[in-house]
Amino acid sequence: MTDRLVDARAPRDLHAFIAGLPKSELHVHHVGSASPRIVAELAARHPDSKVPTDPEALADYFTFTDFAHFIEVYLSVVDLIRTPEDVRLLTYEVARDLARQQVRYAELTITPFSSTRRGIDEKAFMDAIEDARKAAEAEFGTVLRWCFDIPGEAGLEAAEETARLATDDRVRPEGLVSFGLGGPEIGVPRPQFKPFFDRAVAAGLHSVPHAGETTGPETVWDALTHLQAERIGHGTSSARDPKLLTHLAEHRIPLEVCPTSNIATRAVRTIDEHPIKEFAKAGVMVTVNSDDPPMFGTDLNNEYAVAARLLDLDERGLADLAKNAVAASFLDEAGKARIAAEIDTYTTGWLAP
Ligand SMILES: O=C(O)c1cccc(C(=O)CC[C@H]2O[C@@H](n3cnc4c(=O)[nH]cnc43)[C@H](O)[C@@H]2O)c1
Ligand SMILES: [Zn+2]
Repeated sequence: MTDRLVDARAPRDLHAFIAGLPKSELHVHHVGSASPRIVAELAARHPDSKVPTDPEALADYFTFTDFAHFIEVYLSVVDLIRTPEDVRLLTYEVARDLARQQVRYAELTITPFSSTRRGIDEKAFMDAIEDARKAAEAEFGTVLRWCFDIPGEAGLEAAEETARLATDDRVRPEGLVSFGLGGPEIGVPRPQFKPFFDRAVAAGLHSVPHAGETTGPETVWDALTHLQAERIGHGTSSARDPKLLTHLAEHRIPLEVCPTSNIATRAVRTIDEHPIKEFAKAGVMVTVNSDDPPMFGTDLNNEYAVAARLLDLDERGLADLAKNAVAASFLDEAGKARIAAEIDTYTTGWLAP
C-alpha cells in the first residue's frame, strides 16, 4: 500500500483499536485489490504488460486524473489476469491481505465477463475462485462471498453474459450471493439493466448496484426503482436529495461508502467535503469500505480511521460501524451473530481498565 492518501490524524490508540477490530468488507473489487506484491507476481508471469511493478512507479501509475482514467488503468490490470492460475493466485492473495487486517468476512465484487471475454474458460474461472475461497477460509479464517457485477459500459452483451454466469446452476459458484453493476455511470442508464437484475433476484441473488458515484441522485432512485437495489454502492450524490436520504433511512437501505475512493477518482473534491456525515445525520445506515484499496493507496483500516475523524467516532462508535457492516451483509444469521459477538468481546476487552 502507498501512503499518499492515508489518514494519519486519528489518535495512535484509535489506530491500534481499528487494526485489531474484527471487520467486514462489503464493497471491494477483486482485480482492484491486487496489491503491488500481487501485481509484481502477475507481471512477472506476463512480462509484455505495460503495468509497472516497481512500487514507486506503481504509485504514480495509480494516480488518476478522473474516473475515466481510473477505468483505463483498471482495465490494464485486468489484462494481467490471463489464466485460471492467475485468478486463483489473485483471489487467495487478496484474502491473505484481508485477513491481515482482521477482516472476518468480505463480499468481493468480481467481473466474470472481463475474464471470459479474454479467453479464460468459465468453468475453470469458477473453480479457481471457489478453490481460493475454500483455502482462504480454512487457512486464514476469512469468509469470502462473491458479487458478480455487470461492467455497464460494455453494454447488454456483458449484462447477458454476467446474468447467465450468475444464474445458470451448472456454472454459478457456491459462494455467489449478489449481483451488481459497475464501471462508469455517465452515459450508462441504469434502467436498461432491469431484466438482468430481475433474473438475478429471481435466482435468489441480492441486488447491489453502484449508483450515485459519478452521477446525481436520480441514478440512485433508478437503482432502487428499476434494479431492486438492497444496498447502494457508493450512493455519494444521495446527499443532494433530502427525500432520497429519508427514503434510504426509512427503508434501511445501507450505503457502501468508500471515502478515499471518492477522492482518488475525483468524485468528491476533498475528504472534508465527503457527505458521510450527512448520511449518518439523516439516519442512513452507513458502512465503510475500501473499493480498490491498493489503487487508491488505502486499506480498510485506513477507511475506518477516515470515518472516525469525519464522524467523530470513539471506540464504541467504531465498533457500531463494524456491526453495521455485519448487519448489512449477506452472511447467514449464525455467521452474523458470531462476528457481532467477536466485535463486542474485543471492544469490551479493549476498554476494560
Ligand atoms: O472488461 C472489459 O472488456 C470491459 C469493457 C468495457 C468496459 C469495462 C468496464 O467498464 C469495467 C469497469 C470495472 O471497474 C470495476 N470497478 C472498480 N472500482 C469501481 C468503482 O469504484 N466504480 C465502478 N466500477 C468500479 C467494476 O467492477 C467494473 O467491472 C470492461
Ligand atoms: Zn466499487
